[in-house]
Amino acid sequence: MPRFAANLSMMFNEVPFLDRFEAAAKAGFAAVEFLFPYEYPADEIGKRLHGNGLTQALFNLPPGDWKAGERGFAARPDHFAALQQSLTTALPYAQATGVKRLHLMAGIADLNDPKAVAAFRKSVAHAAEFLAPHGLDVVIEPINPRNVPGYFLNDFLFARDLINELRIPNLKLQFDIYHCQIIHGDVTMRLREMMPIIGHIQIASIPSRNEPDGEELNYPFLFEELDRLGYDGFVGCEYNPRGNTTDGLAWFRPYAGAKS
Ligand SMILES: O=C(O)C(=O)CO
Repeated sequence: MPRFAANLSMMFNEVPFLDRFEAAAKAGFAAVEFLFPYEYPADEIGKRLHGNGLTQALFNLPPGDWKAGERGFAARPDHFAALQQSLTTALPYAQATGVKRLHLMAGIADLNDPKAVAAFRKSVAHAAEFLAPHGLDVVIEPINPRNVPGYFLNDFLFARDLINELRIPNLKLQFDIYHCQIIHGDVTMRLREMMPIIGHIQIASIPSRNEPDGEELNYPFLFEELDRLGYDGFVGCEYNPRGNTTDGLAWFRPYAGAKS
């Protein structure tokens, strides 16, 4: 049975961020993820997480000025110092939560620009090397161009080839089924092919990005497929609830209470 992680950036927005840990635990989640914890002290995040008996599945490295449109530095030539600083900033949060993987965002850059590709390779390798002694994996995630226009990493095949080429043991793929369906389709065959390099999975209905309970994909089939493929990582619920978060959890009821 998949191990679901509530995404606290998108779910349980009925309450302030720090109270979403308790809300997720009460709803039956054993794990959580979120985009960024950096507005809050690391020890407070750790306290809320552990105080509610939760496991931290994932969070993102600092992306730069999110409100100004920055989406990470990894593929941006001349931003290597910012990337190095983002690793140092994230480390206390990783230690406070005990998370085992961090998402390195690529940034707004052109996948056809050789300088951006070179910057991305250098950043990915550096981040993995920096985080390995701390027992942390780095995950990279292709994101569809409708949600984030201009995002560098917009191709699962490019990400797959880079990971296979670099052969860095703690570098993995963050496979968001929502993005994969929008970019490429053929989700099941891509999951089967890429499973050996997948370090984290995320879900949402397509095209709405709401609860994974209908529309374009048959999620019950995909959840069984993840079991058939032996996936034992987390499945992050990175979706926007249609209304009240708890009211929209009918899809999750069969899985609530699964141990992390
Ligand atoms: O936009 C997304 O899908 C993300 O997961 C950002 O981290």
